[in-house]
Amino acid sequence: MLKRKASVQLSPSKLDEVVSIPGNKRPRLTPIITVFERRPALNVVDLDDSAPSPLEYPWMEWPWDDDDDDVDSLFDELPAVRDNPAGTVQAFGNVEGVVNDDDDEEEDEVDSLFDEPAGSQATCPSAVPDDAAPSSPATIVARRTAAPIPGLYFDDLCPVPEELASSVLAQLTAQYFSRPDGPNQIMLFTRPSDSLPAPLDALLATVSDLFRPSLSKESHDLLFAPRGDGCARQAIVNRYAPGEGIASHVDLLGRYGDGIVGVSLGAGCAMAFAPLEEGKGDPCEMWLPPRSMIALEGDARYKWTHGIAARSYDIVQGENGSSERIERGTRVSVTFRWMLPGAHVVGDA
Ligand SMILES: O=C(O)CCC(=O)C(=O)O
Ligand SMILES: [Fe+2]
Repeated sequence: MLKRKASVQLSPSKLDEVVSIPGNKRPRLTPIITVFERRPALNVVDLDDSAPSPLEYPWMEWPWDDDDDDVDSLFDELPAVRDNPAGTVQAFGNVEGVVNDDDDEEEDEVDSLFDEPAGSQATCPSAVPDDAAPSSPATIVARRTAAPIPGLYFDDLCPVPEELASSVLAQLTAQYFSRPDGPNQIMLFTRPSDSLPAPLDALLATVSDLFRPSLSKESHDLLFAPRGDGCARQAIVNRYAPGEGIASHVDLLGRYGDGIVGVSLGAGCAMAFAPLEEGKGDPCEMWLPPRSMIALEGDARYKWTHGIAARSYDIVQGENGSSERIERGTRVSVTFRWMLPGAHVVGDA
């Protein structure tokens, strides 16, 4: 049974059910599905010293039982963050979380990925303020072709076939986003030998085929070939209502490997890219049309941030040097990543 929990400290608002966590006891293994409210500051890292600033990780201090020294979560990356009193959280508003809270579950069994210590205060950011008015006017004209970033691949010429795209979108929407006040981010974790849920596997297989002609074998293997090194697949499904975005970030370094693939379902949007190091490239926005695919490896994955401005429209390159305004619709993105070897295991094996 789901019920509202008053507060969650320093966590993403941990919403909705957590399905099929194999074992609530050590060793904590891979949770299959977790459901979140997307935070505005997600996974941004400073590559210079490989240490995230607490400002950029307001939610990294996952609310473990403080006595539990060996705690690890799929959301931890660098222990340094824990030592840092991530007081940054006060910068954000309150979001109430809903967690799986079966009546027969002991509240004090703080041994799963998803328990909070008692008495924690809820402060966690939401992707967009509740009064989500269209914000951040578009000042950049989004390009329609791949930005010149090493390791960024973009293909809108051979989009995912309409039928597959709408079928996957319909299934994801029905399964994860049916409640208007529900979560907007779903994380799916697998074990190395497992596959993702069928619709996502089908989508990934198609995207792999579509990308094949335009990628070197090396890149294609990095992005798509099953890995013999015990790496597990992970997928994030993000739903963006018009006006919503995701803060610019680099996907977690300590949890995910190289080779990230994204697909836009439903509406398109402009994705913003910026080099982590000033002067190492020009920030830009790139229009990701419905059913288009994008892939990031190397520099694009590690040395550039990506994000989506929270606004209700994008300005996009048109014909002959003109530009056009495209209103945002509801977009669902699917992002496929590799977990680093062993990163799917949480806690002591
Ligand atoms: O929605 C997208 O396309 C990007 C999502 C993303 O960057 C992430 O979840 O890490
Ligand atoms: Fe990302």
